[in-house]
Amino acid sequence: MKFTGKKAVLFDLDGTLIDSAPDLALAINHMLTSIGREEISPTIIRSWVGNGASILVQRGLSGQTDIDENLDPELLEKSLAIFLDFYAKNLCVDTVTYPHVRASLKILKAKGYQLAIVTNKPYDFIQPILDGLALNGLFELLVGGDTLEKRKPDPLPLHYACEKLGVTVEQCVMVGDSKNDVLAANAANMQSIGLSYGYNYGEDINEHNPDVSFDDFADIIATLSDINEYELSE
Ligand SMILES: O=C(O)COP(=O)(O)O
Ligand SMILES: [Mg+2]
Repeated sequence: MKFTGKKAVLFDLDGTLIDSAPDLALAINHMLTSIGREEISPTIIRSWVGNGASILVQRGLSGQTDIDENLDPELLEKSLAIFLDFYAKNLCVDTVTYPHVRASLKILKAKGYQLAIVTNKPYDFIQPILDGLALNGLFELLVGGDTLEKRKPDPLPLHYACEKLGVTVEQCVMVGDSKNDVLAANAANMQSIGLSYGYNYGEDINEHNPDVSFDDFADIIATLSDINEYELSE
């Protein structure tokens, strides 16, 4: 399928542009051992990424995707502070971009698309990660999980991005790895592209019916109707 009339592309960050799960797991396990708990397998922690830092920490404390509704607020506050402090100092230790991400983004930008990040990750972490992975200078707008009063799967950050970029919902497409991205796009009446290699709680992104899904980030380029020829440089 081809997307027509698009002017802007909104990208999720974790699990879409970057594989940040190793560093998030490191920070969760640092937090757990600091409060006298056992470490958790990074493979399990990987499946918990997608709802922002506080929910990730709450999942770490409950040891499962479902959070403990009766969690002691003081323990959460302390654990979240330990996590955020450690993660802020270790953002790009083992974090990498997925294949073809940097080259494809450069092509999209060169073709005149406005690019933005709409992540549930705290805002303050976004730019340092982009700098650390040579993804700086590509995005016109960064929206974090704490930029607005609601985050994905709520449509608010997507609508906000359209407004800031000066485009309509129809002129935008949301690209993400998780059901939160597809649900937010659906709620915003925006088309969506799912990527299969990310986290999504270990589930197939196709279960959530994005308009199209790909295994390779570079395939996004050819779905944009006005791009017929391109060459991937890396
Ligand atoms: O920090 C998270 O939980 C996930 O962020 P994402 O929205 O970029 O996937
Ligand atoms: Mg994601």
